[in-house]
Amino acid sequence: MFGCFSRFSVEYCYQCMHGPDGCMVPSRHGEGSELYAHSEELESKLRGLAKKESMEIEKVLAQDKKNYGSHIKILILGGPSSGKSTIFKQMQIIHVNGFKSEQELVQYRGLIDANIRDSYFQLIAGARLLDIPLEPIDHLLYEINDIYSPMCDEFAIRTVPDLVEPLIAFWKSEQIQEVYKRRYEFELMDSTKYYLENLERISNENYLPNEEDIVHSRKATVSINSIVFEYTGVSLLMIDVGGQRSERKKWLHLFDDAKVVLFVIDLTGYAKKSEESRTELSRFPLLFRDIGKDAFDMKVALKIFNDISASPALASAVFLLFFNKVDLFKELLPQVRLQPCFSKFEEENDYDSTSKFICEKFTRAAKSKKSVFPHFTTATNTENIKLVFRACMESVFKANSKATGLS
Ligand SMILES: Nc1nc2c(ncn2[C@@H]2O[C@H](COP(=O)(O)OP(=O)(O)OP(=O)(O)O)[C@@H](O)[C@H]2O)c(=O)[nH]1
Ligand SMILES: [Mg+2]
Repeated sequence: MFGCFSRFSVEYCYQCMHGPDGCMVPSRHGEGSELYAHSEELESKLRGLAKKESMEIEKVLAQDKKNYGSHIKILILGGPSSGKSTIFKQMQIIHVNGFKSEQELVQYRGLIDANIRDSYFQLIAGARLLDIPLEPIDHLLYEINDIYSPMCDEFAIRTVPDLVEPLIAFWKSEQIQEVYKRRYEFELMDSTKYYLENLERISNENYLPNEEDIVHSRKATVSINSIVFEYTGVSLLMIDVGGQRSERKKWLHLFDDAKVVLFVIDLTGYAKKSEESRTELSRFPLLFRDIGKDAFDMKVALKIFNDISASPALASAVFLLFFNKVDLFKELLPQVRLQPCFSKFEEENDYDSTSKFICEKFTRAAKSKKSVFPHFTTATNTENIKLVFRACMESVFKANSKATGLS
């Protein structure tokens, strides 16, 4: 195990930005030496890697240009797990062919099975963290673990019918419901409830996911995905990238010619404090003095938005702000106040006041002169995204009429 991971419990290395499996920084002995462990040879290897990565991105872009000719380029940006890929999938459903091929559906089935298993283990980890005893449901844990244990191959996990009864009993137990109520105090997949309430259908031998199942699935993006589609006779190129810090390094390469930035914000980020946020904010000790207290995911999103809106390469781009996960945000508001995240917020903790406050924070963070259009969305809801996207494109065409040639 590399020193930086064990000592600082981080998910990726401070230096090479890879996770424990791909970390290239050899651990040395001695206090703090892990952070300074790069040898010259390693430095040059890393430089080579960065160059290779950048060349690969250029290649993807050149291919896109060749394939698609002229188009309006829309970049989907935002913090990790904010819902970027979910919106991208909705565009595939609404404007392209959706998800039809059996091979694709089988792949999504595998992902959904893995999501279900991860949710189960995250709930158990949450119970431990919150000190909620699980002894009364020990028999269910044994039963479920006994079924899951032989499926050690990551690609062969299946929500077999034998799992359904104990998993439903586990989910409905008083203890797990208590854990779930406090889900923002630990890491839990957003689609936990959706999948655990659809176990019977998912466990069917012939199960293939429908579109709703697919938009609820979760896999962090570590590549650059693009689609092209026609919208009212105009060709749009939409690009989805990863929001994790290691992925954000790739964003800059994509800014050129971007006419629209669709920036996605996870509204529930006001209650979440991830390890990534702590690491990110600790880079700005003057702005965020008490990192542990300040490390809300929404603050990181604000910082990222602030940075990209100041980018000269995006000076003439239209910014669409998607305040996403409205459904989860509404569930959360009666439980968690906005004030710990934003100390200046002193109004009622209801949807209207909180959403207005958050919206103002972001629109003010955008550098002046920018065209910024805020929208509130539930990305898992196809109808909602269809409507919002239509409104967005009207704003884009108006704001950018010269560039689109529609004036
Ligand atoms: N309930 C609910 N879930 C959502 C919503 N938007 C996204 N999700 C879920 O949130 C999870 C993360 O969404 P993604 O689209 O993968 O997030 P992302 O921004 O692409 O994440 P990275 O690729 O890691 O940057 C998925 O399980 C989605 O189904 C929403 O509006 N409501
Ligand atoms: Mg993604």
